[in-house]
Amino acid sequence: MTDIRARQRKIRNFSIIAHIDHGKSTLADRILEYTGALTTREMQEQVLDQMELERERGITIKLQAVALTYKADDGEEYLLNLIDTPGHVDFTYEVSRSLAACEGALLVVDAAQGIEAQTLANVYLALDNDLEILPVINKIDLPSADPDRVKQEVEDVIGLDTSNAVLASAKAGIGIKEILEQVVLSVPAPQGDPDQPLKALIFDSHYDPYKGVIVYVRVVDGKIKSGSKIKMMATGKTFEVIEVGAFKPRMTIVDELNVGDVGFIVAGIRHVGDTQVGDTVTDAKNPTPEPLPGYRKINPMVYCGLYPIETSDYVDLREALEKLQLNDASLSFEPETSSALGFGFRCGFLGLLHMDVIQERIEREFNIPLITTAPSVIYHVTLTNGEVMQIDNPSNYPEVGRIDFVEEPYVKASIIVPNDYVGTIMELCQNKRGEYVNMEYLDTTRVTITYEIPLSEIVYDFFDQLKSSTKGYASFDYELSGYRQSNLAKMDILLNGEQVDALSFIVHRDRAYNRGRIICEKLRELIPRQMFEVPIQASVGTKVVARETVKAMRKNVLAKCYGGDISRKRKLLEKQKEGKKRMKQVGNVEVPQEAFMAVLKIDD
Ligand SMILES: Nc1nc2c(ncn2[C@@H]2O[C@H](COP(=O)(O)OP(=O)(O)OP(=O)(O)O)[C@@H](O)[C@H]2O)c(=O)[nH]1
Repeated sequence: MTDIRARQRKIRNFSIIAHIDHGKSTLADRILEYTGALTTREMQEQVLDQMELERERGITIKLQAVALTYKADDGEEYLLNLIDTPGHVDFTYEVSRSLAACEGALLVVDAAQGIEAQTLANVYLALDNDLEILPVINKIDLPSADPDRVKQEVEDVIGLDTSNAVLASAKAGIGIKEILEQVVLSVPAPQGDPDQPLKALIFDSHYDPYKGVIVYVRVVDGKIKSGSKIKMMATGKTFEVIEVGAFKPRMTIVDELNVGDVGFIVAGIRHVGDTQVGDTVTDAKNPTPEPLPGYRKINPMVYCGLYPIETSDYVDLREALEKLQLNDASLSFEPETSSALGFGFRCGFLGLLHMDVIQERIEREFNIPLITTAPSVIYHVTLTNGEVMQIDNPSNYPEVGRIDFVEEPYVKASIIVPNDYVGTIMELCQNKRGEYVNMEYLDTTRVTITYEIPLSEIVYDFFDQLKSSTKGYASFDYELSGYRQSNLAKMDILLNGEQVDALSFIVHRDRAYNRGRIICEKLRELIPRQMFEVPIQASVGTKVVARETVKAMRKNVLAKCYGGDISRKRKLLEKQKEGKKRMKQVGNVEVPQEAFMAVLKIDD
């Protein structure tokens, strides 16, 4: 037992927190390289950022862990477990759980950019988890770097002592050893009691086709080895452990995981849903009385319909979703039918980025061209008979006569911008039905502006508008703040007199007229001329609020496209298949994919 305690004192569990692009992955790579965990050749594929898609978009989606050995200046060898955190607002809960598996965090701040919205959001998560935070000022090699200003900012805004902050360049490999020394000296060794019943935190999992779900854990008390019977406290499921291991950085089987360790468990688990992030693993026969705090069941926040362009791809689409779900318990889907689009799936996502990633993977990895409908949030609709409906698809919105009141989700949005853009941001937030909360100066040049904004307005093009109206200077973070009553209505779109269910959306009544007008204009531009005139109408209830017309094609154009010229027609069809010009036959009107997303691009 003394061995285990001695070993425990030499463990340091830490993660790296940063705003996107401040250099987290580059620093992680340098640390791996410095501690000899990887050869230079292996470094070429950034191990901590595995998926191709992640690399292309330059963001980290899936968390990972890696065990490193480091011989410190005190002559002792330490086991450093570096736990990676996903770098996007959609995954705040996962970030908070992986931080809960650590005792310390490196706070990486770009020496030229300074503190950004996500830096702050991540710092608060780290503080909530009582972590020791070690500031690292990165990118000091940049000509525009101003480490003194950024240090001062970290002191003023976050209240951290920066006298020991490491000035680093992850790119040039400067400051890496200092960072590791600080981790050893300042991050506390894990507390935990080896004699208590097993208590381990699940901070991630992934699906392996041969071994089933591999659960990533941090042992808080007790130990775990193969043959033990374990229980997941939130889901109540029990399993027998087949093997346990560590990330060195490849997965390596070990005899047991002890108090303070970070590693993985294989236990013949078939569904990632049985291993919820944040859940506590305990001994089934000798359970711990209390689970670890902080567990939350994660619910999707944004829904949209995914429909195959080719009806024959439906079964493949279901298989693709099932495969993706194996690794992603937060993705939900169920079959849905649309009279306009046919058979498809209603899918739930943690946020917009999550939605984008899944759509792209289906198209790219599974090769299924999709029509996606505009994202929707979940509305709470209270009917006159007292029943409450949760509506994630506008086409299921009940008739006005049955509705008592409707509530929609709001988020608290924090935006950091240079002073010059305060007016622009306020105008943008106001346009999005935002309510001003407060404004704080970070320093003499930048402010944090906080607004309460309906989530539905953010899922539209908020982020793009934020970036374009501030020349990219604004940074943004949000968290759900609750439901509020709103004066909402469903807007229907009729093409050629027929209602197109997949184009319906929920709108604030004050804006219905304006939105209706804009969307009709937009659709008129997007829908190509057909052989006949196509009226486009927007209506709320039975009242038509706007109307436009797509004129019929002239004869000679028609002849060119649809006359006997088969090769041209075939080319067109091929193009559609490639997804360049995705058309869906809705009634007798051909509608392009963009039309289904048109509602996202309206500025009023
Ligand atoms: N000049 C300079 N560039 C750096 C340094 N560290 C990272 N970069 C660059 O900054 C960009 C972002 O670095 P990443 O390591 O991908 O940033 P990240 O914080 O991991 O970003 P996410 O994975 O999106 O969270 C890359 O182009 C890096 O090459 C540095 O010390 N100096």
